[in-house]
Amino acid sequence: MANPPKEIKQEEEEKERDAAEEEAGEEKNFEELGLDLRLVHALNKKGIEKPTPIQQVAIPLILEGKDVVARAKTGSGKTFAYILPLLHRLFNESLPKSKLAPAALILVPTRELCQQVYSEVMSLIELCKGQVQLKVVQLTSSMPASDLRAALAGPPDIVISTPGCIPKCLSTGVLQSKSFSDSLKILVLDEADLLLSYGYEDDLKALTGLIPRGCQCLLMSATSSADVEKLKKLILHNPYILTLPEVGDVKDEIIPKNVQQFWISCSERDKLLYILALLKLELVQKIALIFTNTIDMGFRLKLFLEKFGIKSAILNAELPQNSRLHILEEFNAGLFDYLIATDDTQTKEREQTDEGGHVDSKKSKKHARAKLDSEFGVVRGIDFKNVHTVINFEMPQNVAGYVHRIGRTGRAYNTGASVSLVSTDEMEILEEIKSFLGDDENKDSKVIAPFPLLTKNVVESLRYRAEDVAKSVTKVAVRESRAQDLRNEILNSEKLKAHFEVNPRDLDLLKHDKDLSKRPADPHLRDVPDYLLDPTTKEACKMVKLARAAMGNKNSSRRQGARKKFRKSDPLKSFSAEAPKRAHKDGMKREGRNGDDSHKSKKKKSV
Ligand SMILES: Nc1ncnc2c1ncn2[C@@H]1O[C@H](COP(=O)(O)OP(=O)(O)OP(=O)(O)O)[C@@H](O)[C@H]1O
Repeated sequence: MANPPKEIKQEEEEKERDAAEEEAGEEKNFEELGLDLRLVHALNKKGIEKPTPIQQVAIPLILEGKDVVARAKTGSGKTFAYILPLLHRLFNESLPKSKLAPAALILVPTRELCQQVYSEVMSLIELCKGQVQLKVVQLTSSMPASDLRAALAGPPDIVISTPGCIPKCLSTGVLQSKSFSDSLKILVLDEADLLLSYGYEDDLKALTGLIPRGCQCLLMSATSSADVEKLKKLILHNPYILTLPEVGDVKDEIIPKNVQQFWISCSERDKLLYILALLKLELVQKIALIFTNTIDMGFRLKLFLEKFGIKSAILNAELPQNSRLHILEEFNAGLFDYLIATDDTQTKEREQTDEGGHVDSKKSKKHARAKLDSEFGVVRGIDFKNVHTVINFEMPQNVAGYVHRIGRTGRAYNTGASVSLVSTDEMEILEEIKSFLGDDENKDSKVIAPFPLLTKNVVESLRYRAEDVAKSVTKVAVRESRAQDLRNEILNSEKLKAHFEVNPRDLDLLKHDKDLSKRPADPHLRDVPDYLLDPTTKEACKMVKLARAAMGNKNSSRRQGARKKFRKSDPLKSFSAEAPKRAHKDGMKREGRNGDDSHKSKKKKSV
């Protein structure tokens, strides 16, 4: 909608609420917040009993039909804060159904988020055990018109989509602008701080004309930014602004308190050496998500680590969508310990520049976009399960990137840690992040502290091996592995699509952390001789192991179960074109998430 008139703006300011104030009041459970009992029971079955602070404040307001802007830190439960009241409304109100528009439209910046939100909505509906019938579909821009038409037939009650897909549906007539005014009752912009940076401004502007006056608009965001303000003005009417203090003034709490942040100063060249020390000596807790800024660097790191017997999987915008979703499922199920992710839209551009020399013509931009999926987003908003450590192998390009990366750990009420490897060139961004988070030279306790568990001696003792191996991971090797991986994943992707169409709940998964190098890891590199470790490091290893054992015994057995199950059958090996019976058409719903990995802690440390 257009900018609100002045008096509404004033009213808007009066309505600005601090969720902390609400939080200070009486804490209610979901039932007391006024939620439909079917949803309360569904949540209980998921083991969720107490609303998070943002849910405490947002749910009652959304149930009242108010427009809401909710800003709360990463992992604070913003998704349920809008899904629950949205479902409550759809369960209880008889909403007029138009043939060519849904009752609720949820817009998210990436395909990965589409899938995630779809899964959350479906799992709640399924847990209501046939007491409600709602059709939910997810759409992405790459779907052919025939699939879009099939998905939107009915029409669905809830559409979850990236904004780019809506104009396509309108232009092909599978959605109709006129019908929006009769049907659309709720519009959600999730991860609103990212929607504009993913280039959806025009799509969103086109949508504003379709939003009926009575439509409830909700905007969820982890950070506050000029983009969020822009969207707020564009879409919302007279909203309530809910801001958790962490996103407001108290900057050192933007990252959840339960995440310890560390950094290590090292040269660009020594980064491989340092990460080897961290992972091989198990000085950081598994499961770890490792970020690089370019896809090539991701492969270089994977190839380097695998020479030392450390397995990892790769996730980036180049991979086909089915593979990406599948890798995320596997990682969340605890099937491997390390995921190397290349994130950021800016990165894509930079990588294109690196590869193509320069990106100045429209043509080259177009070409590059076709290669990398512009709707890919791994960092932003994805609810990684049980990621204990986030490692910035390369620093993100800006503060928001850092906040979103680190936000992949310490989700809900879990603990987590982050370690950033910072080269001289990256000191500037580290300083920016530190100052944004309120770190002060004069303060004793730092928000981002130097990593305490790695001694110079130990690093030096690994240097010879690391440098030797690093030399063997040549540009050609990286390029070949990247191409090979892409070829494999394209093949896998088709098979996965077929497999999950008929086995939507299957967790017998294809393995994504296989070695890429043709030569197996050298046995002598698998073991770290004891004499290389100094007493401080030995003590640190012991501490980390103890902490892991204390954290994760119950999770580890579930995870072992998942791994065992996987070993039994890989769908691509046992794949059959014959479908036993068809299941969900409109999405892949799978189960099984989980945990930590203490079962490996007894294993001999090997390099
Ligand atoms: N009331 C609750 N109690 C316990 N866990 C919860 C509760 N609400 C949500 N969660 C869990 O917390 C995790 C994080 O929630 P969610 O993904 O909604 O966070 P978010 O605020 O959207 O984060 P981001 O900004 O990174 O997207 C999820 O695994 C979710 O299932």
